[in-house]
Amino acid sequence: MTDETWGQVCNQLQRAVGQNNFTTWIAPLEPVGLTDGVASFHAPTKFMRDWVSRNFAEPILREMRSAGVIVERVEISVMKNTRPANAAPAPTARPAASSPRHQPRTGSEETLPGAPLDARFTFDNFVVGKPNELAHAAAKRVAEGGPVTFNPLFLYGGVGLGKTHLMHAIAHDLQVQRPDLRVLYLSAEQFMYRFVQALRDKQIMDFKEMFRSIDVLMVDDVQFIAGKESTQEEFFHTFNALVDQGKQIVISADRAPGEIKDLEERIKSRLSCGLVVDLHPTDYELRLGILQTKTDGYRNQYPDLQIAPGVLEFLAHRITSNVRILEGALTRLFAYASLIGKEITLDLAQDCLKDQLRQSERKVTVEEILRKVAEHYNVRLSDLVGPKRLRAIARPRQVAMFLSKSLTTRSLPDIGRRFGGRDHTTIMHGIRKIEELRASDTQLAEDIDLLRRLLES
Ligand SMILES: Nc1ncnc2c1ncn2[C@@H]1O[C@H](COP(=O)(O)OP(=O)(O)OP(=O)(O)O)[C@@H](O)[C@H]1O
Repeated sequence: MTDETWGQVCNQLQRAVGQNNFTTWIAPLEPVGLTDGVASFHAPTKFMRDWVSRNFAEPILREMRSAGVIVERVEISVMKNTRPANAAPAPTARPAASSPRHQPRTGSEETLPGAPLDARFTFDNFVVGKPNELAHAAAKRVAEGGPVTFNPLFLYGGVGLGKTHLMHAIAHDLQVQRPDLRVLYLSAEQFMYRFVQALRDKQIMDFKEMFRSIDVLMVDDVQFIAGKESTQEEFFHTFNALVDQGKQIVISADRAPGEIKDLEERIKSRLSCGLVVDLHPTDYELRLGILQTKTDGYRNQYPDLQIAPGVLEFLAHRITSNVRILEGALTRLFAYASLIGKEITLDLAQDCLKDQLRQSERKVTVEEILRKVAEHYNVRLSDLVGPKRLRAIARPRQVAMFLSKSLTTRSLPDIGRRFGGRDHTTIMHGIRKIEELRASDTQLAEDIDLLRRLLES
């Protein structure tokens, strides 16, 4: 069968099975030959072979015959992977079917549900420190593509701490090490968008089939689907179907599953039953490590720029909010210094980063802490500073005392005054109690982390 004939058959098939089905299932097939009435094709994966044989062999046969091909049967086998092991990762997370070698011949990539991957977000570029070592180790394990040991891997943490970076790194590694796997990365928002689009186009079965054929599904920022009932429902079914098939799922969110408001209980519980890992706020050492790595990366771009000792340490010390802001500050500093052709000194850094440095000076107040704690524990602010001794109020009050000490520069007597005129020894007792409990009570530790992040963001 000539390329031209196959082209004609494809045109007919698009009409017969629909654009979506065509792009997803038929375009990735590679015609191998026609011998003794058997038309042979290669499919990129076993799943695809089975699915296409079951659902599309008939239409293919029919359209080939209509195009004048004498054919008795369609045979589909799995093609051997020809991608070299050290091939550079493809720039987008797409099903293996759409890797460059199997570019759909028609149809646009729009119909594929994956989001693009950032080539910079690799494990090599990820700096590991105490706050993220567990998340990094778990992500590495998933990236090996071996047997699924925990499902899902749930990564959570505040803004700009590297969740997306780690998910992209997993996808990059899997593309190289396990190109046979269909790996899909997308945000929860994109999941919803695809779902709504499928509903609107009456292609919900295609949507379901596509998502159920994935080997590794990664959904970023899952908190987005909170409060969106139908999307949650669909997500839940997709999640269950994949877990039942032993497929790996990786989820990220800005907080732990149990903390996501307006997320159905059954989803929370499903999300919690794998490995839940927290990316903690960065510490000084990690920030410095990230700055050093990024500075090394800039050496090629700005070979003549000098950076004076102490500048990176100053930035690591002063810009504590999140890695994205830290990176932005460094980029700005390099660009600025190269424009004016000067060495990066402490003075230059202070001058160029005035705004960022001012922002990082933002002080958290005891009043803000009281407000957030009251909101979080659903108690009245007046009770927090009032005399009630009920545990349901006393514990949040102690948490607020603890946060006031660690996030502000107020003295104990000063904090005491803001807690309804309490004595400084009461404040000290509250802080000690929380320090003690935090080591054994993971829920309390998580509450404190979350509150700290909310207050510092
Ligand atoms: N440990 C790290 N090493 C190197 N770069 C990092 C690290 N952590 C974060 N970054 C960088 O910080 C930026 C923000 O990270 P990322 O987008 O992964 O954050 P996030 O946790 O997904 O945030 P959000 O909640 O806003 O989606 C990225 O450019 C990323 O490369």
